[in-house]
Amino acid sequence: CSDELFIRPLSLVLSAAVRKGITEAVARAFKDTRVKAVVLCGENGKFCGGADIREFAKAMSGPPLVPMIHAIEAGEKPVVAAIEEMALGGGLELALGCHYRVAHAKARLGLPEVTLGLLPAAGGTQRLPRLTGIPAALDLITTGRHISAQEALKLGIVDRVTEGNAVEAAVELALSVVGRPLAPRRLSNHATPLPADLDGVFEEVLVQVKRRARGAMAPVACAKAVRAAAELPYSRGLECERELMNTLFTSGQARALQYCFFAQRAAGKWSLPNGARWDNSRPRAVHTAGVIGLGTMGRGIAVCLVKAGISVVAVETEEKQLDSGRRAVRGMLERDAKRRGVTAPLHMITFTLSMQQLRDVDLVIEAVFEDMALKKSVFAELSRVCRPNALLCTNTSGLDVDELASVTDRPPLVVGMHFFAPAHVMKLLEVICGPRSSPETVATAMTLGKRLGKVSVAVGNCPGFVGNRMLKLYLDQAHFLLEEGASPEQVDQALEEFGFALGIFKVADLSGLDIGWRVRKAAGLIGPDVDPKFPSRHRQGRRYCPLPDLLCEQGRLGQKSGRGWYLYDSAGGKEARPDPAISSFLQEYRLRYGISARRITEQEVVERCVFVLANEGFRILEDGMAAAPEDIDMVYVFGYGWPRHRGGPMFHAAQVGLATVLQRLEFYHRQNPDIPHLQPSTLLRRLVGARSPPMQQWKQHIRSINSQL
Ligand SMILES: CC(C)(COP(=O)(O)OP(=O)(O)OC[C@H]1O[C@@H](n2cnc3c(N)ncnc32)[C@H](O)[C@@H]1OP(=O)(O)O)[C@@H](O)C(=O)NCCC(=O)NCCSC(=O)C[C@@H](O)CCCCCCCCCCCCC(=O)O
Ligand SMILES: NC(=O)c1ccc[n+]([C@@H]2O[C@H](COP(=O)([O-])OP(=O)(O)OC[C@H]3O[C@@H](n4cnc5c(N)ncnc54)[C@H](O)[C@@H]3O)[C@@H](O)[C@H]2O)c1
Repeated sequence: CSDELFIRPLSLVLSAAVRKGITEAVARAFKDTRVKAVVLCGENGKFCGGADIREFAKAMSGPPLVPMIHAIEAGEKPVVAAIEEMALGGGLELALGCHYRVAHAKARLGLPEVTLGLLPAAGGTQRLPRLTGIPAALDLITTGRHISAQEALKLGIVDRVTEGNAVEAAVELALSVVGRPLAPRRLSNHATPLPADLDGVFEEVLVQVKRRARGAMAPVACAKAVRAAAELPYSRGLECERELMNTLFTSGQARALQYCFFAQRAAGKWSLPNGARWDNSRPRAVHTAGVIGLGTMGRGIAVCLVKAGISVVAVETEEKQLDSGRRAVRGMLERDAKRRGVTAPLHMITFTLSMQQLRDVDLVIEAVFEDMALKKSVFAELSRVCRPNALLCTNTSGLDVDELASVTDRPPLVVGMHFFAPAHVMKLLEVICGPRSSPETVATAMTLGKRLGKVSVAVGNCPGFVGNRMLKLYLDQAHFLLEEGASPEQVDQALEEFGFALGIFKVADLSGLDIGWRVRKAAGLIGPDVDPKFPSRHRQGRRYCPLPDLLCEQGRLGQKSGRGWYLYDSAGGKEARPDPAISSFLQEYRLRYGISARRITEQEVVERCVFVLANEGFRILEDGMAAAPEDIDMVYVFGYGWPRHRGGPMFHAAQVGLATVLQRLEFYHRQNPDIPHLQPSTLLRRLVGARSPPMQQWKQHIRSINSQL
């Protein structure tokens, strides 16, 4: 029309074609004397998800973003961004280059570049602080968190929020500001408002970011760039932003984090050997669910379900457990509601001692003790009680899902839904596809996981599935290192330096050492034929470390008993302190078994623990228990505290170089021939023989792919 011009980017992201389109159309609009103002909006009701991440791996083409945004800001006609659904990353930077911003009430805004190992390098680190001040800009840029339109309005990031049509509201605003001076609207002209204690603010942020993402470069670079906005004129701040971005852009961390972005999405695209896939299998609607067992896991699972709007019937065996479960679940829901300023949906959950109340639910998640006989009796009872088409799911950590299915009247409707503790917090859900689980059942479990805010990964049915199967070997290495001369704190420190949120011994204390103890008993590794005074260091034909069993026998069960690998102030204490008693205990142990302690380097700790994970990952791929290395990596990133900026154990192995991994495993295996898991897997050898092809081609090197999903 004669007064305004609509410029519609072509897609969700600022690809080369979109940048070209915007650059040319803006130039035309600025030239055209009939046009008085410009509104920028997105296609299909989505403003913009930022730069096209896929382009980062290629040679840059098309007009660059920074000059494009400068041209908009410098223009002599008002440009208004109409933000529908999202303005993220380069999308928000584009909006910040506009003179005004209108957002729909449901829109989300943010600068998530830090989560991709980058910083907002299209002027975002320089314009945002000039608009919001330093503390708010630091918060948004170093965390990458998305904010609501309402919060953006409070922070001054948008000028108007509308419940109606954002494009119409933007047109209205654009027409109303024609002729007004634009200089005050150009953020690059603004002086950055400074807090009284600038140094203190930055020191505090650096402490926070280093604690949050140990060893990650991007949050520190983000803070430095914002500091430049505080101390330098805009143009020099922009140079600093560019220099910092150059360092990040080609870093291994950025590659790892961008890999995680796509791997997370790829994990949702599951397929089964029978041809059923994520895009051809329809999930069932789930309105009501049962949870059996309100212990550590059942409580968190019930909370997730209720928070996702699903009515829950929670079943326990005895009044005492029911009561304690009820209090815990209500407490969690109330705290969450308080945080979000809403009413706790307590009416959505019923607590009962009777399985009969499960007769009308759409799906049940069982979370009773890890005991096959008990679980089988529960599943047999569920078959009798539940509607014939209700799905029966188990939260087992590693038991045979198909054996459980076999006691039911509906094996195709049985599937594993393996949550991680605490279940209402941890993002991972392993969906265990039994050989008889139907496509509809798998689709329902995967979709339900997504609805609960989880990253659902489909895996095969083998002992420990993917995550715990690998964890067992990782833990074994850590125990062997203690025998050979390391201390728990030395191992933990090396793993934390590598980037793990917590070292393995701290994790073991947190989870409770008795969990593994029970599993080892059930596996026949501990029993009456084991000498309690001088337990053997070889069992079932391989090296075995009895140290954790000896600890459990002393009542050292971890945080819950106030003592484990570390010492705590009291039972339930959280602060782990090195315990001199553990040091003497390890010395006595080595003396008794004639082991001479040797000096163990940080490199050895990390290589043995981390390469053994990848080695088992290769075996899992060969066994068909995971569809792709990306799936294994997502299990470790979202379920086991693996540092995201290292991509996952499989990605890390590829980054280090498969030939190096092979050579180091061979070296450690030569030193420890009684640890079969240090022996390089066939697939790893074959890949090295094929000159280490990229990860996408690994599957082609498996002799016969026999998917167990
Ligand atoms: C946008 C979302 C919120 C949508 O979520 P939703 O759940 O609806 O959908 P999906 O997540 O499933 O996504 C659908 C589909 O789209 C793909 N996708 C989404 N976003 C992107 C994207 N930004 N790029 C590419 N592809 C994207 C997604 O993969 C799905 O497809 P698939 O096939 O996988 O199923 C949500 O998707 C989301 O959160 N997206 C990411 C948002 C984000 O992080 N944005 C920031 C991007 S980075 C950025 O914007 C950088 C800017 O600051 C610009 C910087 C300037 C660059 C200058 C570079 C100069 C460097 C030079 C250095 C040279 C050094 C040297 O050579 O020496
Ligand atoms: N704790 C973890 O970190 C973790 C993580 C993932 C998976 N899991 C798995 O989740 C399951 C539960 O583990 P948990 O740690 O929550 O155990 P838990 O011991 O904390 O709780 C189990 C609960 O089940 C109840 N229960 C036992 N028999 C029952 C029955 N017949 N009917 C109703 N309730 C019954 C018990 O009273 C108890 O409250 C196990 O299979 C475990 O392997 C545990």
